[in-house]
Amino acid sequence: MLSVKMSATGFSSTCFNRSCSWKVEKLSKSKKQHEGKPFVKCSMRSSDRTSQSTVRIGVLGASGYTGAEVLRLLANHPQFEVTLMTAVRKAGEPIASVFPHLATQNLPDLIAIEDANFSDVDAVFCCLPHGTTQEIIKGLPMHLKIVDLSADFRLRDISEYEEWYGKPHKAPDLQKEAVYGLTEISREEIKNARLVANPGCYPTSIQLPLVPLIKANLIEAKNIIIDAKSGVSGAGRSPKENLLYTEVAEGINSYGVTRHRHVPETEQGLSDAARSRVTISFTPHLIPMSRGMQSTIYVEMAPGASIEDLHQRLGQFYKDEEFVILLENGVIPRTHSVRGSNYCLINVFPDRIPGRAIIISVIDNLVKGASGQALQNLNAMMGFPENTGLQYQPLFP
Ligand SMILES: NC(=O)C1=CN([C@@H]2O[C@H](COP(=O)(O)OP(=O)(O)OC[C@H]3O[C@@H](n4cnc5c(N)ncnc54)[C@H](OP(=O)(O)O)[C@@H]3O)[C@@H](O)[C@H]2O)C=CC1
Ligand SMILES: CC(=O)N[C@@H](CCC(=O)OP(=O)(O)O)C(=O)O
Repeated sequence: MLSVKMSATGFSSTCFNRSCSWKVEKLSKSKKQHEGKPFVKCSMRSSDRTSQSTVRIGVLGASGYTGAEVLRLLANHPQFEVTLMTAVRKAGEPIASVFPHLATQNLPDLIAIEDANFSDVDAVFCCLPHGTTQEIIKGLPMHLKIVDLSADFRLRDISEYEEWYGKPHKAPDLQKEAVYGLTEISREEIKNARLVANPGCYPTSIQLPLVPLIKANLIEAKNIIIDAKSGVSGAGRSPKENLLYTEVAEGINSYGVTRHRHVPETEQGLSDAARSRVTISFTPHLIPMSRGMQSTIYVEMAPGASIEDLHQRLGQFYKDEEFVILLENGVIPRTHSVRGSNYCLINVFPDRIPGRAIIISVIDNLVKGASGQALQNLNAMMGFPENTGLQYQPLFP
């Protein structure tokens, strides 16, 4: 791995990871393949090789959960090298004292953002709390490519942002250039973007199955009900009373009932797909697991549409996508099957009420729901194969 990273041009004939590929061919998606076997096989094409030099990466908020995931994924990236990492409470500390699991990586110490020199950086991941990114990136040099993992640039309509986040938007000019980064849906815009607003974890798990169905008019744009569950890492690493072990273990906690801020973000994406206003009922739940997310989505099928139509449409839409996998009829997506990976698994089931369907979608909130999708986006923005550094197979059990 190290020899690959050190040579900016000499890695192209090296398969540095057992499952690495420049061109990924999907295997047929039988039930068996989703029970612990790889989803992909390696077949590198010489035309996909690149000889671009090392890209210097800054991770702002590197002492948080999504920052740590970016660092873990980048350990497998042959051309992105982390040269800057910032923190607040943990500023001044080496990564080994904050995240011992990253101790073997050759990383710089965490520093305060005020001490950062951005002229030596090519691209940044902003893994910062909501509201702080707007202020911070206003002052950054224009040459930087930015992927923002917070919600600061996700809502196109500034007044909607202010309504749901309860504070004035601090960078309305930058909002105009931000591209919403749901990779499989907006790939072409993302490739040309300087600033990408990485989607929230719940909106990712909901939009990936619903956008293709809405675009094909296979489901009604009304009466969409979403019951979603998240692991506790979704709430970040900063200590909070409601995240204590005693509050989370052995129970389930609904929150944000009727007013979670992922409602406007999800409705924005679904309305774009429908070219008309779509509304949703959405209730998230915190459940006692460290990572993982499931959205169970109840929809009304369009007149004349069948479950087979929905299944076929999703299969067709995602047939060339590496990270979005439609399971075979009847197979239930499980969070266990995506843990630690960038996959989103989807399936569609007939409701016992005629005309209705139940869709289940699972992701790892920290990977496809945050840092994995962020890396997929930066790869696209920098012209690298989207799967570079993302070829982690799910950790099961
Ligand atoms: N966790 C998840 O599953 C997902 C999170 N997101 C979003 O990604 C962003 C990061 O989330 P996450 O990693 O979970 O959060 P964490 O709370 O785990 O980490 C936050 C990071 O930001 C730093 N920080 C805190 N306050 C400030 C500030 N005022 N200025 C600059 N840096 C600051 C912290 O430093 P220090 O630790 O030193 O105080 C830490 O490095 C958030 O906007 C979150 O909503 C998006 C999708 C999923
Ligand atoms: C469990 C938990 O608290 N989850 C977070 C969502 C985290 C996320 O994906 O999204 P943002 O980037 O929009 O914060 C929440 O519900 O606010």
